[in-house]
Amino acid sequence: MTRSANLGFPRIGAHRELKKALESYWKGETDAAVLLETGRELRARHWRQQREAGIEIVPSNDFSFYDHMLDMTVALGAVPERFARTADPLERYFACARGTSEAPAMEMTKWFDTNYHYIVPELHEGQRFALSASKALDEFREARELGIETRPVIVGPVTWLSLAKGEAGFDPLTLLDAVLPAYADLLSALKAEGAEWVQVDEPVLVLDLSEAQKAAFARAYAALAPVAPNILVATYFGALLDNLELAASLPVAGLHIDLVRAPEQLVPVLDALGPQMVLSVGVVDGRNIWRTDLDAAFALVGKAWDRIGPGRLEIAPSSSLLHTPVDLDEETGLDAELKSWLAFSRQKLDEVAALASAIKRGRGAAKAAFEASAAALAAHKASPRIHRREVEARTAEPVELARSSPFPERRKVQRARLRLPAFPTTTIGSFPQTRAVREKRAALRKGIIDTAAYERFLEEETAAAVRLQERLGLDVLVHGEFERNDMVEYFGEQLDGFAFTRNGWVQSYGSRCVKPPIIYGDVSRPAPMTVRWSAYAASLTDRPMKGMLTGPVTILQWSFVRVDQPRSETCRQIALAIRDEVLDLEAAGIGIVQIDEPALREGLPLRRGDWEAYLSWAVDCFRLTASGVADGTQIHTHMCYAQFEDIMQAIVRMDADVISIETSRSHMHLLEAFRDFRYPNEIGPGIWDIHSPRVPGRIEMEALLRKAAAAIPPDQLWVNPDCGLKTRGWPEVEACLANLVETARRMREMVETPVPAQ
Ligand SMILES: Nc1nc2c(c(=O)[nH]1)N[C@@H](CNc1ccc(C(=O)N[C@@H](CCC(=O)N[C@@H](CCC(=O)N[C@@H](CCC(=O)O)C(=O)O)C(=O)O)C(=O)O)cc1)CN2
Ligand code: MET
Ligand SMILES: [Zn+2]
Repeated sequence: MTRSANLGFPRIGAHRELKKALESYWKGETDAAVLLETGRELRARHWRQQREAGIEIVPSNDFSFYDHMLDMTVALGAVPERFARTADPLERYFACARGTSEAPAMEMTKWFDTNYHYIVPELHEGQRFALSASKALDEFREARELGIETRPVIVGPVTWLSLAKGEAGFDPLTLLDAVLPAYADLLSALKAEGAEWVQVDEPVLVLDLSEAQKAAFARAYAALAPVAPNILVATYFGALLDNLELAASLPVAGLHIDLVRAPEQLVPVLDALGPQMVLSVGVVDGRNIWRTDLDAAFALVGKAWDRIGPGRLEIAPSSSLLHTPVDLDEETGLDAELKSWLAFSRQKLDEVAALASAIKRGRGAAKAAFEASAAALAAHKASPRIHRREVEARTAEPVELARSSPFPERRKVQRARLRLPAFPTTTIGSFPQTRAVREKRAALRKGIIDTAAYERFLEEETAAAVRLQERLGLDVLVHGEFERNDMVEYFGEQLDGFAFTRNGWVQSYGSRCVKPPIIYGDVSRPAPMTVRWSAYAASLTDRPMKGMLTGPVTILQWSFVRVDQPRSETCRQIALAIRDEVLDLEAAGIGIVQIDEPALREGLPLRRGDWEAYLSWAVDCFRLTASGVADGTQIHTHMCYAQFEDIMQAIVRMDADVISIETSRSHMHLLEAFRDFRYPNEIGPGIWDIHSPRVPGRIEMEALLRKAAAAIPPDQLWVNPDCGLKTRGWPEVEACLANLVETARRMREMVETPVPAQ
């Protein structure tokens, strides 16, 4: 019989219980027992909630204390050697994720096109594997003790290897045969424990695959299927396309497909599916927060039912619900109309259950749910809050995307105006968001202090940051971003067409969460957003003060976006709002404006064939924000976590006067792309990895900067950290910035670059 299923539930808890438990454990305020108990409570609560919602196939092992890729790495016995000295398994696990004083953390990177970060497996030639953790088994048993039979979830071998990194020239995929026995041990242990099914996630099946990857799929599943419980291979975030035949021919019992991102793949999948295979149709969006159009979803499910019958069908969200907030019922601040358009994780489970009962017992069985969905959808479509004629008219008008003069000319004007030394020093924007800052904001929210008191506090913080930067001798200062809860949410709160939630938290990495704003309508800027703080900070110093904005692509990428118009259209609306802000900053005397685009790379479509179209509008939107200023106004941008090699052309086309990038963890490796491309404008390669509390010494920073100066003409170089400092503490910041400024000073002496006099 057709069954309702879930692929994964958010782990952090409706009130970020996991975040709080982790952070107090890390601080040493609570012991491991408290943390483990919090994990147990969250799992139990989430299993029960899924069961109560009517989900028949409930996942286990989707919980994680940090990241599910790291869990898999631990299970396979592939923890890097440098952590072996940490004896306690829980401590060792967190050492991998966060580093220790002796062993730097494992790398972290974006999970497909989401804002979730996974811990990258580090593999080497001759790597050995052995099943080394019982987590999947323990959680399966734990659920069974609560009376809930679950379907354990693991990351599949081809995805796990494909997302791993090896030393230069080493392809982790060559370890397939070596890793399969450990996978086989894990799967047969689950089978022996009585698991009937297991969900094996292979999202790389929606990417462009090499021949080696394709061969690995056939080989892996031929080896694993005989020893495993029934395997459901789960794909999500896109269409199988040319990998469809491969996926459908695997010797496994079931396949999950994403019909939200790729509804058009249903018919081809049905055509290709083996005669015994179960099909799990992902029809409720695991990546966005809009309420499901149950009629449309039902039509898709019905099509599958007609073709394969009831016995082989499962109804599920498109992907794990990890990427959506937990519970809409917690949102007491949203107006009723807007709320009626939305569904968070718990509401999505209800939708899946409604679809399953409708297909099994007829639509009458879920009449209320279908009627409510149709009514909300109709109201949403007709709502006057979505379309604003003046915004749409302005968005349609052509705007010049190029700056008035080419870079070499702008550079002359800017150098004459700014009079910066060689190797100018700056930071990326934020200074520590201490507990005191967050508590003040919480106090304002709760009405304990008023706006005037809050702003006085922010002025003091800003002034102290300006004084510190002057004392340390930085050349281009920032105001510190103390007024911002988050670099995207802060803008979302001030722009029209955006809604924001009280509790709509989504895990970004480890204990760090974000509250993505919701773009529901045409976007415009009712008033300046940042000028007050930049102008205040500028008034305190004679040095150049850099204005600080988040770029349109990043605001788009880190928000929940409307689906009734192309992303490019929404992005252009945001770009026009940011353009106005840039011009207001310029008019207020701010001579340098940084427009951050850390998510530009992450927004790349998963298939290469779609890259060009995306990069074209994304870069245009960035240019639109910057093209209105005079030659003498210097535009910076900033990117982190990016593989720049792929997108150099686009970065050149952005034509920012200065770009700062994250390079220290890769030991300037990323800079090679800029060298090979003869990147024409100025660059600040990060010389301080801000992701850990470690204080790099001057020798280390100097080595990085020299390496940069060997790759890039020194008069194009800036000196800065990898990214903003909001997650760091003041003592490290002060020590590191002192080293950074000293490093730049010594470089100036050493290189004696003639600074053009213009
Ligand atoms: N949106 C987004 N995505 C991003 C990044 C980013 O900066 N923003 N950076 C990259 C890395 N990702 C990151 C994601 C989150 C955080 C982060 O620091 N998040 C904070 C929350 C930030 C926030 O919204 N803070 C609010 C609310 C803070 C809060 O929890 N307040 C307490 C009360 C205050 C207290 O006692 O601490 C509460 O509500 O209970 C504020 O400052 O106002 C956290 O999880 O701790 C850092 C990096 C990639 N993706
Ligand atoms: C994730 S990129 C962060 C850029 C931002 N200006 C900051 O310093 O925090
Ligand atoms: Zn950054």
